[in-house]
Amino acid sequence: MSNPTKLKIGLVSISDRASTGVYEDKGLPALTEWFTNALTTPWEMVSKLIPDEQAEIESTLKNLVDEEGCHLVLTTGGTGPAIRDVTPEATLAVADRVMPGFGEQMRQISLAFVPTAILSRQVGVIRKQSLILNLPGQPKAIKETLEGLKAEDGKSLVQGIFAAIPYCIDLIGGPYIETNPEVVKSFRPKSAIKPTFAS
Ligand SMILES: Nc1ncnc2c1ncn2[C@@H]1O[C@H](COP(=O)(O)OP(=O)(O)OP(=O)(O)O)[C@@H](O)[C@H]1O
Ligand SMILES: Nc1nc2c(c(=O)[nH]1)N[C@H]1C(S)=C(S)[C@@H](COP(=O)(O)O)O[C@H]1N2
Repeated sequence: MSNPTKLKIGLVSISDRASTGVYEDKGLPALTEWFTNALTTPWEMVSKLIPDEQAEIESTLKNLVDEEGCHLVLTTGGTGPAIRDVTPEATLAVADRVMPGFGEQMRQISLAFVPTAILSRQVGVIRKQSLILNLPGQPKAIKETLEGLKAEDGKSLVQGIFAAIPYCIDLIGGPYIETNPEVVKSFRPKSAIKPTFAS
């Protein structure tokens, strides 16, 4: 089911103020740093910094999936209840299928960090052969959500969502993704682990 194409990830920072230079964007650097540390599979990225405008978010997501061929797209920002927060609406508007478990688990994970976790309306969807996930705008939320929470000895206390992403990408026909287990341990059923990669 998986294919040998190089993994391509779309990173989208959605912020009125960062996109107009009021403050420096910390979303794209935080996402890039996290993936650089977490992935052992070769990958490339396409990144975009855009304002909280629903039409622009939708066209950016469509471009990343339909033209750029990204296998995975992560957005950061615009998931809350404020009037300008429209990332979930834009993501649902371009979705072929909704993956409710991602939104549910991300909020659950975030509760281990902040009581305001429930204010994020973040969603996960599939468009064509790509998984699109919303992360909150606080730059620290990127690592928290993807990686989860570890004890001082490195033991996982709360499993981050990234554990489930490689297998999801397998199932929608994308490349086989491997991770650095010290950052995040991916999970696949035994039957889905490629023999050359199995330990
Ligand atoms: N791209 C970013 N770079 C740095 N900090 C950010 C970024 N996006 C959000 N933040 C921080 O996280 C907070 C919550 O993010 P949220 O997406 O709700 O932004 P906001 O308050 O709607 O404002 P804006 O869209 O102008 O960033 C922001 O107030 C800001 O402190
Ligand atoms: N992991 C994590 N989740 C989080 C947060 C955070 O700091 N860490 N911030 C919360 C807050 S304060 C808000 S308002 C919502 C929505 O944030 P957004 O509008 O920046 O996307 O995400 C929530 N989820």
